[in-house]
Amino acid sequence: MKQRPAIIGVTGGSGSGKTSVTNAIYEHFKGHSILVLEQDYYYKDQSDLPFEERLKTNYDHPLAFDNDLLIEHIEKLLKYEAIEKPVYDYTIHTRSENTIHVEPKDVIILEGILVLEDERLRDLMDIKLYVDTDADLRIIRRMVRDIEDRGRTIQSVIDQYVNVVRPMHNQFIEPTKRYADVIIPEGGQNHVAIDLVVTKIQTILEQKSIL
Ligand SMILES: Nc1ncnc2c1ncn2[C@@H]1O[C@H](COP(=O)(O)OP(=O)(O)O)[C@@H](O)[C@H]1O
Ligand SMILES: O=c1ccn([C@@H]2O[C@H](COP(=O)(O)O)[C@@H](O)[C@H]2O)c(=O)[nH]1
Repeated sequence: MKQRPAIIGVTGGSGSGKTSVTNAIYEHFKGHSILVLEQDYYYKDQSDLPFEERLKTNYDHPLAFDNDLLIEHIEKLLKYEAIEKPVYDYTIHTRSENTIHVEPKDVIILEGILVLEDERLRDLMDIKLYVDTDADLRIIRRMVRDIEDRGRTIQSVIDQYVNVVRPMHNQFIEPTKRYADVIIPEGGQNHVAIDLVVTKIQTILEQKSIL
């Protein structure tokens, strides 16, 4: 009998390559029933705050996320019910008014900086991955990405990294490595690690009579 969907957790610091690893796994199973849930889309709604106030929010702290809503949505997907996924706009630091209708699938990839920090989320996962990339590469990647895609200046990326991202990474993200089943150095270009993970996911899906 087909069991509940499988949940793959993918975490790591900002700029570590979580999205690249997620995309590589997604590409492998593309013909199958698979979806991606980004924890970033579940940042708390801040539309009631003025833009200047939103700039002061600590986006690397566990309390920045609406994990209650995220868990509510995962529980629906586990029952094969559809959800309305929120959409987050990094340029204005809040949710947009739109949502994305997401149909349930057999495999859910849950990706985000703090998905292993919440025990409730960990307990839902069939496999937990930590993408481990050195801090110098992460800041370089983040610098390029935040300027090109998220409307930031060099100085704002540096200030946010030094004052918030780095200390929060050390306090909250790095310690979750201990919960990972697999640690992937360097992220999406690590084809050996991706192949091993894909093989393991296939086994889990066969055990669940999904594949
Ligand atoms: N192995 C790599 N080599 C070079 N650039 C990379 C590599 N992996 C990711 N990137 C780039 O770094 C940036 C951050 O990667 P991403 O996968 O989005 O990380 P995360 O989701 O962990 O923040 C992206 O612009 C991506 O294209
Ligand atoms: O409004 C926001 C929301 C988030 N951030 C930063 O984003 C990263 C997480 O995204 P990754 O794709 O994992 O890099 C987090 O470190 C926050 O600092 C933001 O700047 N503004």
